Amino acid sequence: MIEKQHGIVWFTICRPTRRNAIDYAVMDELEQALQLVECDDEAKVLVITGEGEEAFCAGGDLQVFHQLTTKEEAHAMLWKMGNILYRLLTLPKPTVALINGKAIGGGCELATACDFRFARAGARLGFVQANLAITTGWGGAAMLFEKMAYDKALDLLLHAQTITAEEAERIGFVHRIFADSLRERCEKQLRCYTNKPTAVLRAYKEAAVGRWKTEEFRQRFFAEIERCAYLWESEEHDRAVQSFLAKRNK
Ligand SMILES: CC[C@H](C(=O)O)C(=O)SCCNC(=O)CCNC(=O)[C@H](O)C(C)(C)COP(=O)(O)OP(=O)(O)OC[C@H]1O[C@@H](n2cnc3c(N)ncnc32)[C@H](O)[C@@H]1OP(=O)(O)O
Repeated sequence: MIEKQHGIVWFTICRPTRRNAIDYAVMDELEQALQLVECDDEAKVLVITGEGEEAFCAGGDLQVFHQLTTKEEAHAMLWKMGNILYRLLTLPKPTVALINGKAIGGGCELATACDFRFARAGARLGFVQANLAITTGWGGAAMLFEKMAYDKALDLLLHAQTITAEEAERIGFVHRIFADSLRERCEKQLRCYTNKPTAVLRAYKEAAVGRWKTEEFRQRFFAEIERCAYLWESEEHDRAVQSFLAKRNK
């Protein structure tokens, strides 16, 4: 769902029964939100969040994407979402992930693509892809190594366990923690940005993202997608996803 209010464009993933997992419809709607923010001068900041209090985003929809069995099929999906997250990473307006609940797998990649991460107290976050015998597949690792200390980023990816928002704040992944009233607190926090001319916000973001528009970074970002597509075909990945779905009789 896309809303615009007081200079903020709110993009909400509205799939709470699937813990706001991302399917192709969510990808398409997110692209629409990015287009709106890029083109609308009244749009000063983009906030991405999830519906409900359980989850921000559970990553890729395993029930949908488990149908993708070959490297080529996986690559097409990973490439689509990878391009969307690259566009989010380099958006010429400030962006915020308002982590209203669990952020898992690709949900953490989505949050990493944003400039700032504000989280509900106690929310759990985890780059769990290694437990599925794959790596991040939407550019999440490339972005994490750009935005965090090398050792902290590598540990998050290799460990593949969830941590609390408070732990994530300590290592510099989360910037603010809100106990409750997340949207109100987020909007209040952003007033110091939304009260600035759009042209200034755009100019500073263009200065900030120049480093990620180089061919060198783009090669690193999209090589990750190739590696994930290769691993996707492994039997270990198939077994790990089957195991998750079986527990839910899917
Ligand atoms: C595509 C690649 C991408 C990438 O890395 O590039 C990825 O993100 S790979 C996918 C990584 N995501 C996961 O492995 C998360 C799997 N889900 C979980 O671990 C849990 O569901 C969790 C922690 C998100 C929430 O746990 P909780 O106990 O609160 O809820 P349930 O597990 O009971 O789930 C409730 C309901 O939601 C469905 N669900 C949850 N996650 C997904 C998902 N990723 N895809 C599809 N559906 C999901 C789950 O099946 C339950 O449905 P129900 O019909 O009620 O059984």
